[in-house]
Amino acid sequence: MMGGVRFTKGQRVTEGQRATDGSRVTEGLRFTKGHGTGNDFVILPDPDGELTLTPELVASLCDRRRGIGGDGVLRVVRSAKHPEAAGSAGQAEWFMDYWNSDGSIAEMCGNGVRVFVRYLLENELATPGPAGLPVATRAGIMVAVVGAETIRVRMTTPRAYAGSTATVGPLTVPGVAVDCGNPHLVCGLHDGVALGSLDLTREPLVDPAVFPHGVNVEFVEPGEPVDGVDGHVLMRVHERGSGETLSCGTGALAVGAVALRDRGLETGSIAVDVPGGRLIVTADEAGDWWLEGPAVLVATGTVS
Ligand SMILES: N[C@@H](CCC[C@H](N)C(=O)O)C(=O)O
Repeated sequence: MMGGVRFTKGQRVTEGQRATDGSRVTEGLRFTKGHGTGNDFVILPDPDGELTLTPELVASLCDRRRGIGGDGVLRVVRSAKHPEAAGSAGQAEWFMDYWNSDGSIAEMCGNGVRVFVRYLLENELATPGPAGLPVATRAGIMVAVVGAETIRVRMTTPRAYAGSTATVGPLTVPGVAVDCGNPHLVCGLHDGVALGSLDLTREPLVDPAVFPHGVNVEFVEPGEPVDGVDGHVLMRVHERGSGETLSCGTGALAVGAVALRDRGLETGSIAVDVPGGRLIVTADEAGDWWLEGPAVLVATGTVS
């Protein structure tokens, strides 16, 4: 029993009082837990859009002590059954309804969409076509290409649009605001400040005039050369609505875009190492931007 999780009767999935062997079967909200480079999610199957998600329910599911625990919730709903995605139903059958762990809604989640695709595939809810598997999000349609170990997603083209700063404790770091469908501030560390020394337990202070809806803040330092890519950086992130996480896919996209630009490159790949692993960001000759990394499902259960 997850004591901190509360949902109303209409949100329950009743699987029957007794299994065929006579044992009691739990009534409750079905979920799967998954992660991409340690950015972890509670996945809620809701194909017909019957679940009433509330900020309170999301926050209690994501509670790491009283709930299942996660950086966010991915509700798996048919585009046709969700008011924000119905217009995309002809292009993408499924809509990723993403929520941060504090119960706020975000436009996009780069790790989340890869985990979402893993969920669709493992549950035989979708089959990728020759051009990949489209998924509707609040930031538009992303297309996933499934590899042996990783899932690559064609993302929104990142757009750098302003200079700004983030303040962490006594340190103020200049950065670049980047729109990846959701807002980011990419701050390169200088003057011997080590990435590991930052205290990201508290939200970095940013300029609310530049980021009226909040922002995900990435801190970056250079990495050692890595074969097969044009650059390698190390990143930590404080996510809007979730706090410090082990990884952020859209954050890596923003960081990769700034790293390529700083190298004077319009195309190429950047390895972005986050505390939870490695993501690869690529800008290709066709002008498309890709995010690649692992996506793993770890458990399925019922919140009683
Ligand atoms: N972890 C995600 C980003 C999730 C949304 C973000 N916290 C926001 O509020 O914009 C990713 O992998 O991109």
